Amino acid sequence: MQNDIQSILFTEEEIQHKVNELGEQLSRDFDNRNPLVICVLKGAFVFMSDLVKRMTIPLEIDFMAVSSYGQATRSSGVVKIIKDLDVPVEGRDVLIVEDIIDSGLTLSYLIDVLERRNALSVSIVTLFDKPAGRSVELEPDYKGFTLPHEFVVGYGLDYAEKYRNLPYIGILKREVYAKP
Ligand SMILES: O=P(O)(O)OC[C@H]1O[C@H](OP(=O)(O)OP(=O)(O)O)[C@H](O)[C@@H]1O
Ligand code: HPA
Ligand SMILES: [Mg+2]
Repeated sequence: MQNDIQSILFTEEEIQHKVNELGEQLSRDFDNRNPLVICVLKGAFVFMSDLVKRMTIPLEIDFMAVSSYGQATRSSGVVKIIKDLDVPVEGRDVLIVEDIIDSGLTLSYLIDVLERRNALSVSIVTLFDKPAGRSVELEPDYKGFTLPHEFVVGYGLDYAEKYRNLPYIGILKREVYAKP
């Protein structure tokens, strides 16, 4: 698995340090709001589990599964809800936890869905941001790291469902996904 990685962008230690900082900031900003913290499956599951452990305030969690990449390195442009939330968001302060914002299509779709369900507020925290990939305008409220315009894997992020269990994030070698 490691042999398929061209270079490591952020190490396990760097990621943990950043997650701690984000957890502290979110704990301050969401104090007394009992936020509904939503994990966008599958990619965000690693970040979500590390982040909520660093949040020291009362909160609730829920999960939503969406997918638009499938076996590709470019978004299909069609965001599919595979699993919806279990609880209503009406009147709730919602915090969406994402692993990466690339084209922005997944989140712009989700924000629209949650606003139409009358959430009181919708905030976004993403660990990784790839602004050069955007096809719609979208800025996260909180972010960890900015990434170059490369396809990356690890710390929850996959290529064709592989590499999610790498503890760091790295650039995937092109030969792994480029057709000869
Ligand atoms: O900004 P975008 O271009 O929409 O890309 C970001 C989304 O793409 C990935 O999910 P994916 O559809 O691959 O599903 P997965 O989380 O199950 O891997 C990632 O986890 C984000 O949710
Ligand atoms: N890697 C893995 N999944 C992704 C990426 C990426 O660079 N961008 C959007 N989904
Ligand atoms: Mg994916």
